[in-house]
Amino acid sequence: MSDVVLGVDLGTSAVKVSAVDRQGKIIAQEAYDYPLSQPKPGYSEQNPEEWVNGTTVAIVRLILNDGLSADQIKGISFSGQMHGLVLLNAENKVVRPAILWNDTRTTAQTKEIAEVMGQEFIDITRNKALEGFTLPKILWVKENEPELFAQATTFVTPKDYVRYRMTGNLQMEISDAAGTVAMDVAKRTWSKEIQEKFGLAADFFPEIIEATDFAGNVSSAYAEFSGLQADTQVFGGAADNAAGAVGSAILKPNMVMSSIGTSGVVLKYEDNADVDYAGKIHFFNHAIPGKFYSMGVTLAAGYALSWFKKTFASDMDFTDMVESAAKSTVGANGLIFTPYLVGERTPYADGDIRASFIGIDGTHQRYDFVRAVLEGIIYSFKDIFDIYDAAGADFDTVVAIGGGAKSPLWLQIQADIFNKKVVSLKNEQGPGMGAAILAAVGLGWFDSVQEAANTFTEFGKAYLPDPERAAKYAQMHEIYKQVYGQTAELSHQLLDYRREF
Ligand SMILES: Nc1ncnc2c1ncn2[C@@H]1O[C@H](COP(=O)(O)OP(=O)(O)O)[C@@H](O)[C@H]1O
Ligand SMILES: O=C(CO)[C@@H](O)[C@H](O)COP(=O)(O)O
Repeated sequence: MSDVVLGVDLGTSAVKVSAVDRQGKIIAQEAYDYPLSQPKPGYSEQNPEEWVNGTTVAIVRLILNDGLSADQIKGISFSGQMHGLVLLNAENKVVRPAILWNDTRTTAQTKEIAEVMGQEFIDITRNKALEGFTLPKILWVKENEPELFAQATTFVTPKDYVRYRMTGNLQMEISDAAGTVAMDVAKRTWSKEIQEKFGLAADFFPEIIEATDFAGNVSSAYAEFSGLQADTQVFGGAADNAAGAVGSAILKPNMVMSSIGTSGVVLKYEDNADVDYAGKIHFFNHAIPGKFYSMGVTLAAGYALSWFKKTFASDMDFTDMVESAAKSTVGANGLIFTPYLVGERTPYADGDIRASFIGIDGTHQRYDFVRAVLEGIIYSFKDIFDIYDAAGADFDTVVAIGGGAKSPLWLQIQADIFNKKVVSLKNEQGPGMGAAILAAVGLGWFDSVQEAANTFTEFGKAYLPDPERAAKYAQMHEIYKQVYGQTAELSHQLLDYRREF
């Protein structure tokens, strides 16, 4: 029986665990869905216990249903939804539900951070303090739930919590630590300035480890719970976008990743920390030791399509619904959708903006709306491309990953709107494969993340832009770009109205 590593992809909608052999072949995969709790406008929470249970169920299924034997599993690593705040007490017990990356309750705290530190904050963290990041969430709990905050002695991000439950060792891996915006990114340490300015004790921040670092063996308690062997080695893992970039072999500055998961991401590999996007897009430490990446984020990408399906097409199969968009036209017969269902991050850092359909006509059919949703999500990615273009970044290939990359029609829409070649992966599980690569490197199967990524990653079909469609989309994108400015004030008033009740 061949040796395998497990790549645990802890997403927002589900955890997916892939067993991958030394050649990079996926032997088996199991997934487990969990719910999202949105108790108030702008709130988004999950119970960390769901992540631990879901991961364990998927591992148990790999062993019981897929015939994997525990002694085959040599190493485990992770890809995790970023920025979520898991507060822990002195016994490392969870103090309150995790506050997730797409929770935007923290507008006041982001303003406070900007007022207290101004440009110094961007110089240190290389990012603006946006609602989704972890530091504003810590300050929100400190200010709004002081009795809970008093119990908290430390914190971690989602996949670091699951890894802690597997090994009993508490650490934070560097690409996720960067996403807290409490790190000095260039120096690769927690920022003392931030700790002092916001009254947070140095020992509140856990030890930082690299993505390929050994984090511990599976503990005997977790071995009993999961069926794994207690000597199985566990490695740091990475933020899902860093892991996705590794799993899709985005290893050179001429390539970008486009990911449609619950969120949407356009990510670029950066060789060093010299490049300066002035906080317009995120800039974090990579899973590749010593390297960096930049990215822009659409908060609701796959989420917007899933919301549309649940609300207006619950009678249809998901793939059939997506394919029905082929009955519409380029530009959805003149219908535009902006995907700001839970606020937006890039290019508009606005937690209170909400989505719109613009141009609804009596002749529009449901398939026009589906097409408008598919296109609107990609127009929002194009906004991120425009920031890269303005900064002079040069790239020619886009690698598409995530659940959204399952659809050939949507991949072609990406190629036409970006006006660039879009390449899919043989298996769209970029982050899960990235996690497996990090375990394989940690185990010493490969000398570097780059070598493992080149071995494990297999590109699939390439989608080329059609000049005529690209020109029409360029015209539609010009209209799309005006929607934010012309609807922001209305959106804000409507959200205020909702908050009254
Ligand atoms: N057949 C499909 N075609 C296009 N998009 C799909 C399809 N199935 C799922 N999706 C999209 O993929 C998203 C989930 O992607 P995934 O990468 O699994 O997300 P996450 O890692 O955030 O849990 C869903 O929100 C959905 O919109
Ligand atoms: O907040 C971000 C990136 O900054 C998100 O990309 C999360 O990391 C969640 O990812 P998915 O669940 O969509 O993969």
